[in-house]
Amino acid sequence: MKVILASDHGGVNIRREVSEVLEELNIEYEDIGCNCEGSVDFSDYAFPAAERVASGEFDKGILICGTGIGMSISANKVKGIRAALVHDLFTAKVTRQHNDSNMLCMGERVIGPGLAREIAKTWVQGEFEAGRHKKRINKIADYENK
Ligand SMILES: O=C(CO)[C@H](O)[C@H](O)[C@H](O)COP(=O)(O)O
Repeated sequence: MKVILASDHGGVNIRREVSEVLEELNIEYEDIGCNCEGSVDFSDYAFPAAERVASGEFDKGILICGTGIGMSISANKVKGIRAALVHDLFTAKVTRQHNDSNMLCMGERVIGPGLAREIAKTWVQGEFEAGRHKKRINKIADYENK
């Protein structure tokens, strides 16, 4: 599995925590920044990361900003992306099982590093259950392809 990881200036610390989790799990990843001292715009990181997941270059992506909302709104504009904004462990598990989410978004101003690490671990190891959920995912793809 290959994961792409990005944040704006509001998500740098949790991005570092997540990179440690990926290393502990021996998951290959690329961190595309930001390498920011000042303020950057989340969309400048969300769009390229989402496009590289949508193209198949990466299997999954993890995006962090202050709330996770800007990243998730942006990533979900890219065709083929199912980005989930997650701040609890139940959602982290179910969004992989039911939604086959291919990007995880979190907010560093919302949750602490310990929970963020657990969410990343749960989400990245989660499996899609397919079955009844598959036709729901297909309806999203059909809508995108209209
Ligand atoms: O998009 C966001 C809000 O939904 C992110 O949290 C950004 O990180 C945030 O807007 C950045 O805010 P700042 O005041 O410019 O640091």
